[in-house]
Amino acid sequence: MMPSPRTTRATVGNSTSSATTSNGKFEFSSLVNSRTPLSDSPSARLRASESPVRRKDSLTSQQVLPEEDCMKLNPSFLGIAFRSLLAIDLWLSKRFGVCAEEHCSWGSARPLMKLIEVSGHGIPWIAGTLYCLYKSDSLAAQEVVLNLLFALILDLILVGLVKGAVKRRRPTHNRMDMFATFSVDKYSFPSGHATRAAMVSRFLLNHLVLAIPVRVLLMLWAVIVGFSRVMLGRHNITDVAFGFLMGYMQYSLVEYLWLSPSTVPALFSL
Ligand SMILES: CC(C)=CCC/C(C)=C/CC/C(C)=C/CC/C(C)=C/COP(=O)(O)O
Repeated sequence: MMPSPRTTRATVGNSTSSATTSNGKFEFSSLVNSRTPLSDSPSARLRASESPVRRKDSLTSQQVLPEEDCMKLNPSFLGIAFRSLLAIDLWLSKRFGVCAEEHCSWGSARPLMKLIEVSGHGIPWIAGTLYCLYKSDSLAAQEVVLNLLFALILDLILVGLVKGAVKRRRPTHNRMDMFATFSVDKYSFPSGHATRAAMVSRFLLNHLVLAIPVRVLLMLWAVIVGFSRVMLGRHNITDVAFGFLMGYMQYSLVEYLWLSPSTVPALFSL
C-alpha cells in the first residue's frame, strides 16, 4: 500500500519543499520539520514503514488520516476487479502481439497485418466515399453516400474526444510506424480502426443490397481488422473490444441523425 502524502513527507525528511530567495533562485529547505513532529525521530520513520494496519493504529492517537488515505487502505471490490481486468488485458495483449516486430513469432505476417491496417484507415475510407459521392447519379445513392461520409467524420471526432479524455498509452511493445495519424493517435483507447470497422460494416450491411458471401466477408473483415490491431501491438484487447462497441453504437447515432433531402435540403441541392 502506498504511504499517504503526509507520511511520505515524514519519511523522506528534509527533501521535499522549496522556497525562493531574493535573487530569484530556488533554495531547498525543509518545511516538514516545522509541520509534523512525527517526521523527526527514527521511531517515526519506523512507524511509516510498518504494515498499514499497525501504522493506522499507531497514527490514530497522534494524527488523523485524510479521507483519501482511508480510501486507499480499503480499496473497493470494483477497484480491485478493474485493476485485475487491466492487468489481465495487458498480459494477454502482450502475448497476442505476435506481429509487433519482425523478429516476433508471427513477424513474417507483419506486412499483411499492415495491409489490413490500411484497409481500415480513415484516409482510404474518406477518399473512397468522396469519390462515390462524386460518381453517384441518383438522389437515393447520394443520400446513402453522404451519410457514410458524415458517419466517418463523426467517428474521427468521437474517437478523438474519447482518446483525448482517457489518454491511455499504446502498449509498450508497439512500434509507432503508422501512417497519417493525428496527435491523439498516440493514445490507444479506443481503437479507431475497430470503431470504423464496426460502424462501416454495420452501415454497409444495412444500406447496400449485398450477396450473402459478401455480407459474410464484410463481417469477417471487421473482425480481422480488430484482431490485427492487437497482433500488431497497436492496441490492448480492451481498446478493440470497446472500439467495436462504440462503432456499433455510432451507427445507431448516425441512423438517428440521418441526413435526408427533407431534413437538410441544402446539402442535396449542391
Ligand atoms: C482523403 C481526403 C480527401 C481527406 C482526408 C481527410 C482527413 C484529414 C482524414 C483524416 C484521416 C486520418 C488521419 C485518420 C486517422 C486514422 C488513424 C490513424 C486512426 C488510429 O487508429 P487506431 O486503431 O490505431 O486507434
